[in-house]
Amino acid sequence: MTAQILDGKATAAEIKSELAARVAALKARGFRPGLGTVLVGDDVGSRKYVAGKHRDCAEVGIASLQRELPETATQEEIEAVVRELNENPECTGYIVQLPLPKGIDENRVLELIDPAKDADGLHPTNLGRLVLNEPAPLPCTPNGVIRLLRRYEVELNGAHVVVVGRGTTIGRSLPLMLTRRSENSTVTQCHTGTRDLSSHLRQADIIVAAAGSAHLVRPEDVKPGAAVLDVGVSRDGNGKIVGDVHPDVAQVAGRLSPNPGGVGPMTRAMLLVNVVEAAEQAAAD
Ligand SMILES: Nc1nc2c(c(=O)[nH]1)N[C@@H](CN(C=O)c1ccc(C(=O)N[C@@H](CCC(=O)O)C(=O)O)cc1)CN2
Repeated sequence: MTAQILDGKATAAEIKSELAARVAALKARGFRPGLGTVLVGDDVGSRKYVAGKHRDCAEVGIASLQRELPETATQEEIEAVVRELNENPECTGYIVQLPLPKGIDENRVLELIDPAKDADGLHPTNLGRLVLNEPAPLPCTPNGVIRLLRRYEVELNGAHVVVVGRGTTIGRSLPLMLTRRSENSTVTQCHTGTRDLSSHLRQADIIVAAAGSAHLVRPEDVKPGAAVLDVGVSRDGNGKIVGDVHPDVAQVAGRLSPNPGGVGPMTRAMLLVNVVEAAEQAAAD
């Protein structure tokens, strides 16, 4: 068996072309969505992701506001930029690219973001709304995972999903989203501290590997025919992405979301969805 590829790049392109029409309609009514990004430091991956986000904005007609600070920026300097974007009327939504450099209190920065401008859905108020099942911008990577599975008609209702990872951007919120009535999945949350991870993985209809641990999921861990989504990022000595899923898993899985080319482009597309939805909401108010 060779797994069917869940193509995040192609799916993101479909979503972006639909968003471009919605942005044009907003602009015709005098509403101009603008995405801000705050990038601190020199992390090569972060720089690439932020550049991709602004390319996407240009593609769909959203204005870009880029703020960059050096690796040596202080907590106060970062917070000043966040306050500026909170006040800036041209910025209708923004993100602070994570991770922030060592020594910076990331949660304090996230808490300072105006929840109404939180394009990432990572402000505690919006995460709380997710817990309470109230409308809120959804965290982009988990939303990208679900949209990709839906695009390829992978059954979520009643499926047993094993999520590997417990980070802020995916592991914490994906189980919350998958167990909503609309998805109705049963979730086991694992992480790098899970004892006998393999025994959990082998029971999964769907595996979402987001631990950032190279080739953690091996072919013998996967039930034949299962859907496997590789979300974790490690880098080899040449800076090339190494995912959490061993390449031979493609011989066992029924569907495979590769890395790169899977959930990454979907993460970016879901960010634009949040920006457009917030602008449409503002236009309706
Ligand atoms: N504020 C946030 N920070 C981070 C988030 C997030 O959702 N919000 N998620 C990740 C990084 N991320 C988004 O910012 C992200 C990851 C990957 C991609 C992507 O398009 N990847 C490409 C490969 C790019 C490459 O070659 O390096 C792919 O998978 O094909 C976009 C965004 C952590 N931080």
